[in-house]
Amino acid sequence: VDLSTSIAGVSLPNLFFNASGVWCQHESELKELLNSESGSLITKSATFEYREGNPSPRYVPLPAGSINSMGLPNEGYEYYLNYAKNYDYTNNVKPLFVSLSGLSLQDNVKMVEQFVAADLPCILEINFSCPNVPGKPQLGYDMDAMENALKVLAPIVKKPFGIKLPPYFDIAHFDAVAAIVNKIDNLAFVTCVNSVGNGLAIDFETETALIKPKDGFGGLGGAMILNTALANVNAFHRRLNEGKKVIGVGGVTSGKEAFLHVLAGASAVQIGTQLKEEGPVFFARVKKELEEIMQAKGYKSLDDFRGKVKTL
Ligand SMILES: O=C(O)c1[nH]c(=O)[nH]c(=O)c1Cl
Repeated sequence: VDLSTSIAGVSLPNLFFNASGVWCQHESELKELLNSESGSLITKSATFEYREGNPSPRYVPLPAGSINSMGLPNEGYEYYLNYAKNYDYTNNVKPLFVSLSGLSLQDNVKMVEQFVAADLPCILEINFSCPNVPGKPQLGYDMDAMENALKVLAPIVKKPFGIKLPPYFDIAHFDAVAAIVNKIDNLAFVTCVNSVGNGLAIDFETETALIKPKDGFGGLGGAMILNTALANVNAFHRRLNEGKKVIGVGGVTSGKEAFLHVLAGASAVQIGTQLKEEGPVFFARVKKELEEIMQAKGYKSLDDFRGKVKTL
């Protein structure tokens, strides 16, 4: 069976890679992803300057997933620009994605301009949905600000790029966001979903929040968000113009959920919580599991079933 796919006109040997933020802040982690069976890799969302991020504990696994309020810890965009400059695009079969998450539109413009000036083959995923920077409402929930940002950034990027979106929970929001995305010609993909923002995990015995930042409020990930993720993948798959793709992320803990993401319309699948918990060996497992599922169902490629979820 064939697990290959393409995003933004670039081919991936298989559909799996990390969700930005997981196993990708430092070069040593990125090297482990490169040496894993992932089909690609993406860097931690970069801000203009280095950021320590929020105080720990800031990530905690939960019975059905995870909660995090990392606070955008990253090495600063020049670190990832340098990594992207040194990446061996010729001999690495895996394309490189770079995530940018400026704290302002000006910062996003400055970072994008530097990447465009470097003229590299890496693909930009601009993060419109970080829920954990205190005092910064996330762009993904401000439709006018998001449209304005895209109208400023898309012409600077020129090449195909993507955006990381938060989960939406209202059909009117699916309609509104898809209409904005469809206006931007070189917006080649949307990555759905970022963590379900501002959940709260409390320890029963100690009667205390599990993470330190923001009174314990943080983004939810993992198994518990699978059905929200599938809905967002399918909602945008149904609404986006021909040629625009959806990368699915949220709740993939085995080949089965990866299969469901593709059935919902995903062209690639990112892994967050399960990668954090199991490590990069997870890519070998999830690949094998998906291959076995496809074999059992008689599918030869992802195109055989992508987006073909049936309704009653
Ligand atoms: O707190 C974070 O660093 C973070 N955490 C998330 O769950 N999603 C994001 O986009 C970011 Cl930027």
